[in-house]
Amino acid sequence: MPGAAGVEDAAAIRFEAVRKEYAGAVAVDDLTLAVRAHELLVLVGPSGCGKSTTLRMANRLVEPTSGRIVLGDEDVTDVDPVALRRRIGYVIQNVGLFPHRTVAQNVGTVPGLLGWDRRRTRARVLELLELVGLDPDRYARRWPHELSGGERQRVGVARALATDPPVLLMDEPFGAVDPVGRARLQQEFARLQRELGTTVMMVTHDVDEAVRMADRVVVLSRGARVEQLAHPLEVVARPASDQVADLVGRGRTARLLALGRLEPEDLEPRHDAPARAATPGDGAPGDAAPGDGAPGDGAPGDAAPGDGAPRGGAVRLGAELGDVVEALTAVAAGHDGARLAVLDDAGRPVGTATGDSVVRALRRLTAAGRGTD
Ligand SMILES: Nc1ncnc2c1ncn2[C@@H]1O[C@H](COP(=O)(O)OP(=O)(O)OP(=O)(O)O)[C@@H](O)[C@H]1O
Repeated sequence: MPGAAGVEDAAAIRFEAVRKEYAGAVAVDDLTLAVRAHELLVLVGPSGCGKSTTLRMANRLVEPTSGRIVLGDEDVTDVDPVALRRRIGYVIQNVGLFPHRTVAQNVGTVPGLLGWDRRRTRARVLELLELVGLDPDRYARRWPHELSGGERQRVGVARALATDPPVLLMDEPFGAVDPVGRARLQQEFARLQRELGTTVMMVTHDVDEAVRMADRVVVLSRGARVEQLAHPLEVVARPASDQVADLVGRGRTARLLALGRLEPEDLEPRHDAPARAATPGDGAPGDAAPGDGAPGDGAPGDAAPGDGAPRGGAVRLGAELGDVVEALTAVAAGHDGARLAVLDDAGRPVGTATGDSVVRALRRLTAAGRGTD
């Protein structure tokens, strides 16, 4: 993951002072934005703020009124639009699968256009269907109308990835999928993207989707004005403007729970650690040492059972805070005294987490002045 310095060098797509007017009305005012190679950048903002227009300028479905868009080191206006669209995958809501082509034929569309032979296309289609979680034996010969909304989106993603494009544009790709299927698709797609290293620019108006999936989020307001461009946690914890605050306002804590992780400094002060942590010498391995973290105002240790081993509950250091809350709830049905053993990657106990640990973590995440970018 690149640091803040040298970001421009790693850009896969750059918008340079881009403006788009439709019949005199400004949709995108003066956008400058660099999408880093291999990142999943999510554009989020209110309806009509220019998200789709921005995306569609990257593959020349819409031509900018002025400014430049650079893909790699090429100005996109120098590239033939058809050739450009074969290099850039594009996924939209409701996908637009060809209704009279089977799933396999849909996925094999671009390889076919590029003149791949049948065996190579067939092998690629099967591989892609597996990749997006559709069993080729069951799905390859089906027609689009025989699929659920989520399955259709998967086929759309497979089709867009057919020639392994370095860049993928996605416009509300999961918008038409029911909430349960949607969450699963989001998760699977984010994993797939990381595996393939595809640079993705994705548009959504769903802040939760943005926060869940993005490496970085760009929050836009009217005219595609960049309100904030940052790590999702940063956007939720420290909105850069009133517009961003309005957008992320509802469900903020839930988002922090999904994003934040349990760190050594969130754990209970050491004297509360379970006695069994003291296996090797005098206890917890170095990285959870008390000196570098716990402020010493933690909960009184009255809930520790005699032998110190928390009954059944354990979480990893670095676990998502939401998972910590879930584990605490499972241990004591939400009871205040619930305690969890915290384990390092090797499974060794490094301390104890309680509800207070989660509160400390949330405070840490929202404390001013701690940049994450
Ligand atoms: N083809 C067009 N002709 C004229 N105006 C357009 C056209 N396409 C978009 N616009 C206008 O440009 C502005 C930005 O539209 P755009 O679709 O980019 O916004 P968006 O942020 O993607 O919105 P939504 O979230 O509702 O899809 C809007 O005011 C819209 O009405």
